[in-house]
Amino acid sequence: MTGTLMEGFLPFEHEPYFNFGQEEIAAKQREAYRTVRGKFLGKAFPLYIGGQRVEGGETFAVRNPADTREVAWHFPKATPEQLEQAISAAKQAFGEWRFSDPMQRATIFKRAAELLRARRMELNAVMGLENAKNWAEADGEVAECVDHFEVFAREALKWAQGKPVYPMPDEHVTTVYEPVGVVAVISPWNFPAAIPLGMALGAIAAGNTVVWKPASETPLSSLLLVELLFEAGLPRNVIQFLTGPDDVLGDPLVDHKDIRMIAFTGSKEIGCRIMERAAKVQPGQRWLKRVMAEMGGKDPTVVCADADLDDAARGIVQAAFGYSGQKCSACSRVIAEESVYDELLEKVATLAGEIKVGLPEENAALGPVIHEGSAKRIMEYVERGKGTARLVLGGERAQNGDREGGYVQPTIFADVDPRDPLFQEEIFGPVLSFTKARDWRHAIELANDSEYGLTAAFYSRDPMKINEARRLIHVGNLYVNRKCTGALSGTHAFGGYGMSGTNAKVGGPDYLFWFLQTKTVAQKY
Ligand SMILES: NC(=O)c1ccc[n+]([C@@H]2O[C@H](COP(=O)([O-])OP(=O)(O)OC[C@H]3O[C@@H](n4cnc5c(N)ncnc54)[C@H](O)[C@@H]3O)[C@@H](O)[C@H]2O)c1
Ligand SMILES: N[C@@H](CCC=O)C(=O)O
Repeated sequence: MTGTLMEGFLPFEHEPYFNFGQEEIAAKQREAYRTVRGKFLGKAFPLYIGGQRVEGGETFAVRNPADTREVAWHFPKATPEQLEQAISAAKQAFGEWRFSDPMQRATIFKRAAELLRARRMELNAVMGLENAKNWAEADGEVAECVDHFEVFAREALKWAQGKPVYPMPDEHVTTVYEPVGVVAVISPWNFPAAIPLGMALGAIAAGNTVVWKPASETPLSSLLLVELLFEAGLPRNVIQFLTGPDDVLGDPLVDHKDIRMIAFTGSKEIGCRIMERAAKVQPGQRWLKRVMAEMGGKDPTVVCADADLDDAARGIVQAAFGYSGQKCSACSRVIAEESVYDELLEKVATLAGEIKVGLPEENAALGPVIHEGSAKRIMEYVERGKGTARLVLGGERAQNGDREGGYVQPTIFADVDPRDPLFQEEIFGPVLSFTKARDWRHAIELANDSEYGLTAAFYSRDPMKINEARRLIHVGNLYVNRKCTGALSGTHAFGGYGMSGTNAKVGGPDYLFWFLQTKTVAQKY
């Protein structure tokens, strides 16, 4: 039956982006900022546990990274008792939600997509104030959330059908997929809507229940999606939403005996910590915990001598400096063949030199990094790099009037040695390194000289070189003749190799399998 009903869905299409170049669209985005400021600024938001809004108690302030003197809103500091209540509520809700009709799940997601389409500009503005994405970056992420709803609606139905097995003459055998239990969803601040939503939808589309722990820098972008799901008809006890300090919601959440699976996206350091802790079976725990850990990147762009250099330069600049380079997919290493190295470097430096620093709320090309701590860490790499490589652009903090924020100039280093931390370590800021390769094969070798393996771009017009790149470049997402950021849900299944994580591939055809276990039933006639 589900197959027939799925055929009733309209064909899938990615959500189109807003064209902010049109004045009436830009005016609506400005208006949405005014509305969000009026409606939310200074407000205190709740937790959700067992279907109830939970207010009161100690709170923490979320600050606007574009001017950290401004407090955007407040969120509760969940207590150990509330963590216990949330896990217990999720466990209880699992008893019912696990048997919910996949068509019901799909219908809720379709309805949520509709609701979000009407509120995209509002969510863009919330994100701009929380994590300093400019209009286009925020809009790309919110459009991805709409895509996630549409994709997971279809995936819920697809996996509910089970899979055929080779037949036996005297037995009826089925292979079906069942949910696993309570899933902890732990997410980073840089994609505060699309990343936790992807993990949470994976969990609930499969029939699991969720404890959703957003990053403390960006809780409202997450909360609004949880409330949108409730409005779309999701039973309110299926997601528990908790905010607060890592010492309450980090190790204790991961270690808890009733957590069946941890879906994590964030740094290598925390991902590895979760893997290790989750491996220990706690007293009373009746399963081995499953861990999905999607972590960092040190993503290369390889440019061959025969490539379209203007196109490559545009792709590099967008991927390296979009959202101040704070994407796991950001291009942080350019590896170019000797014969085009200088020309490409000049083109990239010219384009990057035109990037203006300003307010994300006013749609500036480059805003601040997430906070002062991050800016200081980035500047440590930059200062060290001045002694080990050739500084071509930037290299200093940037100013944005009298605003207080982690503003850093777009920075380019040339002639970076492959052993340099600039080449090997994830900086997570607007810092790009250039390294010269003898030839294109050497360039591929250098691209692979990394513990990470998330995304890569390869620019060439030669089909033979492209074939070799497809075969040899060791990453989860390889982009040929285009930039290495901007995966689309349902099409570019996203997740890396090596220390970039468990390669779960969100938005891909096998993603739901992560949240399921397989049951074989063999019945004698
Ligand atoms: N591979 C991907 O898909 C992907 C996507 C986005 C970001 N990232 C990576 O995320 C990182 C940036 O995000 P971040 O700074 O928020 O990462 P982070 O690892 O510091 O934090 C991620 C989340 O983990 C929580 N956390 C902290 N300590 C914990 C503990 N002991 N146990 C459980 N959870 C804990 C944080 O509160 C936060 O919610 C970068 O490395 C980036 O590459 C990866
Ligand atoms: N999915 C995003 C990256 C998310 C990580 O930060 C992209 O494809 O650019």
